[in-house]
Amino acid sequence: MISRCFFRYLKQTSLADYVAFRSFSRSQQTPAAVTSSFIDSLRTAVGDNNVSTSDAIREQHGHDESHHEVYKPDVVVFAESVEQVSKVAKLCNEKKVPLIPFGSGTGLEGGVNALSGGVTLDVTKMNQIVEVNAEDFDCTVQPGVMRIALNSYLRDTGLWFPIDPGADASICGMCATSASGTNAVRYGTMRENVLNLQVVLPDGRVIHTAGKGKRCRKTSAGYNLTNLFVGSEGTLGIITQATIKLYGLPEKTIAAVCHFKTVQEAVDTVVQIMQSGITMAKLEFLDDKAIEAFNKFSKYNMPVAQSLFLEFHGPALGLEDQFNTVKDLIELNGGLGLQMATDEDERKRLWKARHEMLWACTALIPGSKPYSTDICVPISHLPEVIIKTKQWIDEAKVLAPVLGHVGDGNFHVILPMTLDTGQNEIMKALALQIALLAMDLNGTCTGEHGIGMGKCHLLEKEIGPVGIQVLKDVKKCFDPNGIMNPGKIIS
Ligand SMILES: Cc1cc2c(cc1C)N(C[C@H](O)[C@H](O)[C@H](O)COP(=O)(O)OP(=O)(O)OC[C@H]1O[C@@H](n3cnc4c(N)ncnc43)[C@H](O)[C@@H]1O)c1[nH]c(=O)[nH]c(=O)c1N2
Ligand SMILES: CC(C)CC(=O)C(=O)O
Ligand SMILES: [Mn+2]
Repeated sequence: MISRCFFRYLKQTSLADYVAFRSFSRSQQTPAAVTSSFIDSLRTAVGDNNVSTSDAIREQHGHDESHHEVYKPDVVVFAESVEQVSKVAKLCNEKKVPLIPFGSGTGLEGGVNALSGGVTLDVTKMNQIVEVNAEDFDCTVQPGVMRIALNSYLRDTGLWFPIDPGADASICGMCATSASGTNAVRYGTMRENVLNLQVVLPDGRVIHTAGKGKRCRKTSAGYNLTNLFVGSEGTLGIITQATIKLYGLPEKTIAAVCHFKTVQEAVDTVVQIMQSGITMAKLEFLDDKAIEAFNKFSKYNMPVAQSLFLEFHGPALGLEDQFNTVKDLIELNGGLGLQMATDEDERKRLWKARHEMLWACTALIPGSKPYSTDICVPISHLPEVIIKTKQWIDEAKVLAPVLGHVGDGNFHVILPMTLDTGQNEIMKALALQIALLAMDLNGTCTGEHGIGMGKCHLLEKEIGPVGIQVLKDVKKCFDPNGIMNPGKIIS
């Protein structure tokens, strides 16, 4: 069955868009160069125990947490040092074998899926915190250091790294995807929080994007190589070390929830809060369907309504005044049931449940896999985009909760994909329609999950043919043999 929404989509966009969209499902080819002698040379480079051709290990490395089909690499290599990463890159480059960096596999756009086979390079064994400069509010970590482990390590220093995609991802994987999440509205995304990266280029050379050892807050020294690699999704080189900003733990934290009768009221409130200049730490929207999933999965009993989850960080002095200003705005817009959670355990339980929304939503349809949209628009367009999106969801008659980091103009629709392929086609058409709308309103098709394998066609639309050609030129400059994560970002 094909819905009215799908037909409207075909009318509003061109058939060529849809054909381009569909043609991104591809068949896997194994590079001829992965011979047994090539695998032997990998073993010499990193040691026998660090090379695996086992089916289970290849399967595990052939996918992330998204709905995208599994593409297994031919071989998985575990690196233990920068020197080993460099040797592996060199070997792959000489034989033109695809090389895919693997952080922790929590990505949502099929970034680690080995579309053309080849070598997946797992960096999780390189998991040392190299240094913490508490007085300068920065630290340097190896690529296998995970976000939660870093924050546990930092606890006694009174510092933390606040960028929080919800999943426990590797810090360098977060650099590679330009991750953000709930705290970005106050602390920024990875783009604003990386000071320097050590990167192994495909030919084995090692660079420091801001210069060796540099960790200053400002620089006007030439091109911004650091931010070229932030968001490069493993297509330009392997990030082997990251120097990132740290922050003081907030003296006081206030979390709150409230709900609204209409989407318009909820989203108008968000826009007004942001325009009032109050520094929110978190400002999240969950629609009625998302709350239903939230209640069921995490055993809450919240009113099933359009809801806002909020958090304020700051010095004890003045924080309640900020809360009260926001409270006034909520009430002015018809907000109901405002509840504060200052108790740390309850706050943690609330945000843990928010971060598990991906699983809560897929649990609504047992056996489904998440297809998630990730658009971001200038804040003034947010009400229009969310309202249209929810109308389209209703017309398409699909179950699709809406939630996201609305303080940044960024939200997701979670489309649980099942074996019902007809339904899946409708969901994909819907996702495309939402992305095209965002781009029409000066927004982006991805605020934080990246392009991966699923959104190359949208990137082309977003930055245009000349922009794409320049990206291809940049890629060629770093990776002339096209070995780094082929088929991602630019196809
Ligand atoms: C439940 C849940 C919820 C969320 C999310 C996931 C899940 C499962 N995510 C997505 C995800 O956590 C985020 O994209 C992480 O940055 C991925 O980090 P991994 O270490 O898992 O990278 P993963 O291993 O998945 O790799 C992702 C990409 O980066 C590349 N890469 C990894 N390590 C690299 C390295 N050392 N050098 C070069 N390239 C490397 C890979 O090749 C791939 O292209 C997210 N994200 C977000 O921004 N906001 C959010 O709100 C959420 N929410
Ligand atoms: C699939 C997404 C909803 C995951 C995410 O980015 C989030 O929970 O914010
Ligand atoms: Mn998100």
